Amino acid sequence: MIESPNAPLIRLGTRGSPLALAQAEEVQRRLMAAHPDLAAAEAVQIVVIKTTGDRVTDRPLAEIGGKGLFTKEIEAALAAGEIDAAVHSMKDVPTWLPDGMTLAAYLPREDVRDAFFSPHARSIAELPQAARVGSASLRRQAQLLIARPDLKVGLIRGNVETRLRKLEAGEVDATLLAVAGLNRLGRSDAIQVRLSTEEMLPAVGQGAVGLEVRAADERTYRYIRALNDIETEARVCAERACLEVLEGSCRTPIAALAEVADRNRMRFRALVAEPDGSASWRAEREGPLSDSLALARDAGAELRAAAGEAFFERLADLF
Ligand SMILES: NCc1[nH]cc(CCC(=O)O)c1CC(=O)O
Repeated sequence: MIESPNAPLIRLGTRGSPLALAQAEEVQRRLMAAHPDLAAAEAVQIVVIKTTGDRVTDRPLAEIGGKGLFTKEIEAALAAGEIDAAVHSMKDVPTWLPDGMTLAAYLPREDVRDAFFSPHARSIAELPQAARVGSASLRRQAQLLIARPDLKVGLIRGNVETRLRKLEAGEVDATLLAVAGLNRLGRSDAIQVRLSTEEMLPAVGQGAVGLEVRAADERTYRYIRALNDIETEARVCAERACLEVLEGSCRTPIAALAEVADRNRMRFRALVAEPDGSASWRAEREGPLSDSLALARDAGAELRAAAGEAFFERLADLF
């Protein structure tokens, strides 16, 4: 606990979606529990900021411009001193942070898996021939098509309730959503099937909430750092190190998952694929946790070499 006679105001910047607000409220609760001086002074506030990703709801995210759609405006508010910490779904945070910003803490990671919803099937394999699956995520689309090239995958956006309504209305035959988001929204009850990570490798950072602060703001950094979960940090940093090697954006179907086993071992898996699932490459590493960044970068380098530079150049030119 930090002893401070006059607690600083900590303004948490977040998107306004129900999931983002649930995450920010969790951060607020944890900060006040970890620092009674903040609680006593009611010094933790939530500031809602609209992002490009929230404004444009009718086009695939990959098409609107890739990197930082859900984070740019929040980071601008952080740089301008309008907020003191940004609450992010790590899945939405680009590999390169703006100058002067740093990730101060990660909350304990939620379930990393994707949930599968369909009135017609209890697994991807059971879906009828040529079923329509709504998912705007290239990572999910590619893995669906690897397993089932006959599926018709396509755009569906909107928040959890909107998507589940579209499914019920028969606009699509199935959809996928992150288990973490549903859990954080208190909607675990809606989940029918959790796909194994063998069937559907998650996105880099999926299920993790990260807190970004101005690197120069040491006081806020110390308060926020107290919330850090070191295992989550090791896992997310490894996944992001791999992504950095792959120069990944949301235009590229990339999946990666770092897991900790036996306390000090890391298992690392990564996948890159053609968006239509016609080709895919996997890499897997296992080694001491102390080498986790090197393991992850090495897996990334293997994938880069296997898929070839032409693959990455073509995807960068797609949009
Ligand atoms: N890109 C949107 C997004 N960013 C984070 C989550 C879910 C929560 C998480 O993975 O941490 C979602 C929705 C989804 O993929 O279903």
